[in-house]
Amino acid sequence: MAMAMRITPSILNADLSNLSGEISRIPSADGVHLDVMDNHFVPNMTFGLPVVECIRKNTDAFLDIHLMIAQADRWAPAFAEAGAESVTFHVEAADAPIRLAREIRARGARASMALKPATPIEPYADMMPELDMVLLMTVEPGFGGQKFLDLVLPKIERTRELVKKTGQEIWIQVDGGVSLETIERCAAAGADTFVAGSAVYSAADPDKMVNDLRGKAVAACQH
Ligand SMILES: O=C(CO)[C@@H](O)[C@H](O)COP(=O)(O)O
Repeated sequence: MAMAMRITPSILNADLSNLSGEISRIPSADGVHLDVMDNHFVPNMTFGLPVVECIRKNTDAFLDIHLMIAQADRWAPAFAEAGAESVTFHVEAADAPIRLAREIRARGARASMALKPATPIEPYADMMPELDMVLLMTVEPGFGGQKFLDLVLPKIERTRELVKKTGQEIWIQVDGGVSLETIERCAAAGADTFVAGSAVYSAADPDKMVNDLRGKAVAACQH
């Protein structure tokens, strides 16, 4: 059976003064990726829990929260309580990643762990059964519009192998520089969930771009 390929656009480079409007431009998307940044974990600042709570009230879309914040253990459970379907914390910012993943799941959300480009996956192999998704950054976190880092491709392949060993359906998400030019490489390496920010929101028709990206990923998927 063909594996599902999910496109979850990031609104980082969209019009942040019109979030509901921007989300309504991508009805074909599998979710909306919300980048929460604190100017500590990354050198940029976006929005926090109150904004996500407002978005939750205004849309039924699958909310895919990506926390790029220093105190992940302190904040991640609250985003699950706010009604997000998926909450991703950075392993580099978590004091107790296993406990945190369990706290997120206990609040009804999917638990996900993110890794920066230089962070290896192997030390976290035993954590896989605690997770619903692994997010592999394909740019340095902090800003949209950066160039895709091909050096992450072997890590995507190794993560796919680790996921296979668990026998569980754990999504592998890639984030950063995902476009019509790069998505096939990610899908061929083992990714099944794709964050695309500028590629979607700089397109003349963002929803068509979502479908075009998904089509390329489906065609390239070999796993
Ligand atoms: O988390 C991040 C950046 O830190 C991403 O979600 C970007 O917002 C994706 O934007 P593009 O690279 O697709 O423009």
